[in-house]
Amino acid sequence: MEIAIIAHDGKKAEMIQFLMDFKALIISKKIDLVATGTTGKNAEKAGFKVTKFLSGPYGGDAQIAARVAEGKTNMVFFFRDPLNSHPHDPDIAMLMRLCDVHDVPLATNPATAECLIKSI
Ligand SMILES: O=C(CO)COP(=O)(O)O
Repeated sequence: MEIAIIAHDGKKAEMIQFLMDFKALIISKKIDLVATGTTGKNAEKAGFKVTKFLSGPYGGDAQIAARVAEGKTNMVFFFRDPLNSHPHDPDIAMLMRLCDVHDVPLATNPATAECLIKSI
């Protein structure tokens, strides 16, 4: 099972805390993590093995959107910062749209991600 993790800057600390909270489950269920560049670097620093793509503003969201469309990514945890706008908002909308098109579970906050990861 492949899970994509993506967090805007204001939400990166919450993403790392979430990963730490569920580290045992991530390891025991052999979950493959993929991530946008900077989120992935942060997760690596916290001790996780992650396949990193480009940073979000440089196309990372679009790369993960492609994996969703190709059926490679099974779940997306995207902790968005709702209080800021982003230059790559079109890519973000595309990723979310493709999750809906392909019926891929998408969590945009830690509470929803917790429900999803506990369902694995
Ligand atoms: O911008 C992002 C998601 O839209 C996240 O990208 P980074 O993980 O590279 O910061």
